[in-house]
Amino acid sequence: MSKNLIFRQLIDFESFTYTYILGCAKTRNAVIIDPVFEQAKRDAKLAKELDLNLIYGLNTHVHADHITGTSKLKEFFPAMKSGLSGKSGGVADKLLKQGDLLQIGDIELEVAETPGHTDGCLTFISHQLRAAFTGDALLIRGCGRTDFQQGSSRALYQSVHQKILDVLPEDYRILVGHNYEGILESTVGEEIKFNPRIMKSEEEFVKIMSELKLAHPKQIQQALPANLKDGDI
Ligand SMILES: N[C@@H](CCC(=O)N[C@@H](CSS)C(=O)NCC(=O)O)C(=O)O
Repeated sequence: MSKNLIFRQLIDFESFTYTYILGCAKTRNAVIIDPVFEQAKRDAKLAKELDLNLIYGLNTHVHADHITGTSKLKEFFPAMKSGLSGKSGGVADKLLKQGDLLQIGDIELEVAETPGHTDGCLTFISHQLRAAFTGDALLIRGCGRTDFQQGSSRALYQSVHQKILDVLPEDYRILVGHNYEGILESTVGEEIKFNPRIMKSEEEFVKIMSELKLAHPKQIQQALPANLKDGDI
């Protein structure tokens, strides 16, 4: 990892959401990705201890299982700008699209649209960290569900292949939105070798996804309306 980068992974044990802080060691500017409302105080304290100024608070998508911490974090970092896909139907300070580049000090974050789990899902790519923040599009040995929020298993299959696994080098880290088994991260190469869903044919993948039959997330009723408003509750 480049020594110009500051990188932290945090977990919310209620929703098993991973939140990431990526900062520029020179300018001290930083971005937080997928913060959780209940953890905003913890995340702000850590950023301040690391002498980081959060200039962006990004959501990979409109989450259904927890309320985002982006609005709450503005109480601690009033100049922070939230970011979300323009295709999500939600509000944010910056509506993002395919190919956008976010500058965070000396760090660049590339925006890739990876719809399928929701139609407004984004993956953020850092070539300096050699990593992709995939949200719930690509999970470790899995992928996001596609049975609500305009989900589409065909779109997800194409997104994950065309924007992540077929185009990024095999050593790139896969930094996901959740893991329910305590695994922290993966790599492109590892997922190509071991992902039991996405490495099947598209037809097999569509069948697997249609047979998942997962219960809806416990917080879905509160989370969706709040997250369409940037977690402003
Ligand atoms: N039990 C959890 C929700 C679990 C869940 O549905 N996870 C989502 C991502 S959050 S919408 C998912 O896509 N899972 C894929 C999978 O294969 O598990 C809760 O009640 O919050």
